[in-house]
Amino acid sequence: MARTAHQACSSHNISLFTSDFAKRNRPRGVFARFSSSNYGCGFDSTIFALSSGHGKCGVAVVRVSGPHASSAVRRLTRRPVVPAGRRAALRRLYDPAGEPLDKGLVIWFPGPHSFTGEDSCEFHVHGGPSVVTSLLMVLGGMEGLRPAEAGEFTKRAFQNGKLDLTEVEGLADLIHAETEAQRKQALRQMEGDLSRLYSDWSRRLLKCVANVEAYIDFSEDENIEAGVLDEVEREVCQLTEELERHLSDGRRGERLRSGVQVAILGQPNVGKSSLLNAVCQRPAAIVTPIAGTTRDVVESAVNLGGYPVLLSDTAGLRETEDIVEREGVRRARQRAQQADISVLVLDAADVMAAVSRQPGHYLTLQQYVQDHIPDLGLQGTTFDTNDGAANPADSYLIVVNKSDLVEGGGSLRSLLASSELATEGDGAKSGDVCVMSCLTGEGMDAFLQLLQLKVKLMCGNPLAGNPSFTQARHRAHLTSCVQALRSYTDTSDRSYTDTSDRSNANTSDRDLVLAAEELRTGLRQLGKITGRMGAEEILDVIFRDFCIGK
Ligand SMILES: Nc1nc2c(ncn2[C@@H]2O[C@H](COP(=O)(O)OP(=O)(O)OP(=O)(O)O)[C@@H](O)[C@H]2O)c(=O)[nH]1
Ligand SMILES: [K+]
Ligand SMILES: [Mg+2]
Repeated sequence: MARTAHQACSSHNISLFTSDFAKRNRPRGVFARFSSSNYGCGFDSTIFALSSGHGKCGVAVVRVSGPHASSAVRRLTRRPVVPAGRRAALRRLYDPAGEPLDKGLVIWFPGPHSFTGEDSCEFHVHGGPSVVTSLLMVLGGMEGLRPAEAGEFTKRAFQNGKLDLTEVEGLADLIHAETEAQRKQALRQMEGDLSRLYSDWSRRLLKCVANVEAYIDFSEDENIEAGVLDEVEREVCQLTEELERHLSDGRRGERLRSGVQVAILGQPNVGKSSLLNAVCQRPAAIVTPIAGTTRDVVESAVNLGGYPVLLSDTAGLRETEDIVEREGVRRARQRAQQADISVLVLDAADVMAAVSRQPGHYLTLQQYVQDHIPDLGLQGTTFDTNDGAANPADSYLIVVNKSDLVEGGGSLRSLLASSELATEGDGAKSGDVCVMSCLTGEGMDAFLQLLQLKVKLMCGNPLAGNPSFTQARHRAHLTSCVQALRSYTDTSDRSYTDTSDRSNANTSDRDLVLAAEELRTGLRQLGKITGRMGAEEILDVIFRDFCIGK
């Protein structure tokens, strides 16, 4: 007997998640009461915040960081010294009037070996709102202390060299990770995998810059080995290649971070909204027998076997005079263009009818889709060039819904399997077609399995191979770096050819100086990703002991 859609979903480890990446800067609750504008923002100020979640809980953690952390601890505990470093100490905490506030654990983290790099402290107190509020009020009343701004502890960690920007971003992603694969990727980034990759590239590029600079400055002294520019050329080409490979990973890191966009598309009434509801196990979209029910895009975030998916149900695609529906159709088409994966829903009865009308029952499913959902640009976009999918076939899948309405759903399936219907055209495999029924749940398992497979392919295994970049910001700097390296190769090629001709020596020197500037630009772009050091600063450091002792 066919399983229900709900059963199928449960067995595929699907759950809703509340992902809303725009909500990242949530209001700070009790902190809002303090205005931080009266306080200095420099490092001389000591900051405090509730680091655990808001609301009643067993234990709440309040953090303090900065030069006054020690006096805050001593005053709260009414003891002359702070507890031993990095060991939990049970202490009674008092308000300024000497009245006990609570009894809890105090952990003292002496700088620089703390998260922020400063003297800091954690108070683990009982998580009642009154305890937390009084503790925050007492801290706020102490001289030199002010409430932390959003992300300020991490900002201090960055400014004190504890984390670089990619690690900071990894930490933020880890806090917001809602699925297992997102967590794995974020943890890896937080622990510096991306940072190490970029630092290694920076180091290699830096060596090239140093060599070219040395060549420009000292080549006349003949202290420079012959072939140094050849060496640089080889290394720059190698780096360019590695960067390009890193860039052309199909946006997997970004997709995993922000969720794979899956659009449900098709003619009116084929069961698109029913499919959305079945997958997310709640009546997210209105379902009625009236064609043209859905107009807006209805989104639902789903955890599909550890991978984040943003499912969008769309208006049925058709020509219409109704202006509201027309706008819905426009939005649906727009979604189709943006989607990482398109799920094309067809009505089983329509497909059967179309097949039987066809001489010799010969019909490709792609032909069918193009006949029935015209102007979706499938030929040009979804099927062929959806950027980043390893294989264009990975970017769509076809659902033949309402199999229960076709006499013997099994015969439809075998028809699909035996005819050209499911196998021809742009790499579409028979596995990319799911015959199913949203009503009975038949075929739901196979559909979810296939969708999950495509999503996994798109995101990759976050733990395998080199780490992926995860933000548009990374992409922009990497792209600029590649451009700069390419310009170097172009410019230096020119000057290089010229060197054999002594009469052109001036031109070639000038070209080489320009080319070297490109390398520095590339280095700066890499430096911006980690934000750790400007390229000039790195140069200063390295030149001191790198460059031929002059
Ligand atoms: N028998 C049967 N009916 C289904 C199935 N899936 C959906 N329906 C019915 O088909 C009708 C249309 O379903 P919807 O989910 O609203 O279809 P839609 O594609 O979202 O329609 P529009 O939003 O109007 O484009 C409803 O009456 C559903 O109950 C199915 O697998 N079998
Ligand atoms: K409908
Ligand atoms: Mg609908």
